[in-house]
Amino acid sequence: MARELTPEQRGVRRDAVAELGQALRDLVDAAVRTEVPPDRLAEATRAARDLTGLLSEDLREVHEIASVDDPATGERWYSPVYGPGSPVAPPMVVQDRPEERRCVGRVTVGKQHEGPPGLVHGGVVATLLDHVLARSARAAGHGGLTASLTVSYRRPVHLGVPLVVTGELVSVEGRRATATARVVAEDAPEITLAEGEATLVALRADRASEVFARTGRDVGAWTSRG
Ligand SMILES: CCCCCCCC(=O)SCCNC(=O)CCNC(=O)[C@H](O)C(C)(C)COP(=O)(O)OP(=O)(O)OC[C@H]1O[C@@H](n2cnc3c(N)ncnc32)[C@H](O)[C@@H]1OP(=O)(O)O
Repeated sequence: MARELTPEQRGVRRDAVAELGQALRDLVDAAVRTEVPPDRLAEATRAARDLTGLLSEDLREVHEIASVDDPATGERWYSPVYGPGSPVAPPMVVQDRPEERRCVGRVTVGKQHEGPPGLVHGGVVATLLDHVLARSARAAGHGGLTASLTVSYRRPVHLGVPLVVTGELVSVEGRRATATARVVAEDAPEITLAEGEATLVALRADRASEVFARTGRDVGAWTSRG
């Protein structure tokens, strides 16, 4: 069932996926902020159902990897954290710096991810940290799944504020890597808003084949390459 695209086809499709993703994120933002009257909400509901029908003309199975993805490198176009095509991704833009064993994410979180009024939901903060923790290890060649995650919330994280989320690989022992991460506001980088630490464990190759069998693809990014 794998839908393989040529690099050219993939490029064209990625552009279209990113455009739809942005349009849908604008829609989600409007949906959680609208105060239009109920008849206008009903009209929007009908339009949303029509759109769902259009997109459902050809759907992947739940375990099927998107044709725009690259499972070998773990690049996910519908990642809920950074995926350009995901309506629920903030989305965070992440730069890998493998030579520093770090990655740096930039994101401004909107109303759809609100916890306490005006503040980013704590679970979303944990998600952003989890992503850069796993990614700093993966970018340095130690891909693995999060086995444990600890988060400390030091200060409220406000919606609508540009944030910098940095992950750093600290140590590697066999299949186990340890990473740390922090969230700061771009304009006050000396104040830690939240920090996290994770243990990432690379799947054994046999276990990875089992875990990802239903994707029907070779998924290398979550196993140790060492
Ligand atoms: C990269 C960008 C994308 C980012 C994605 C974000 C990351 C994610 O969301 S990952 C998804 C969430 N995580 C998961 O689904 C993981 C689920 N858990 C598992 O599959 C397994 O428990 C797994 C793989 C972590 C460990 O299983 P397994 O390989 O059998 O472990 P095991 O052989 O017992 O232990 C291997 C090593 O890891 C250590 N370890 C295992 N579990 C833990 C744990 N919870 N905490 C600390 N260390 C642990 C062991 O102590 C052992 O260390 P050592 O080799 O030094 O003795």
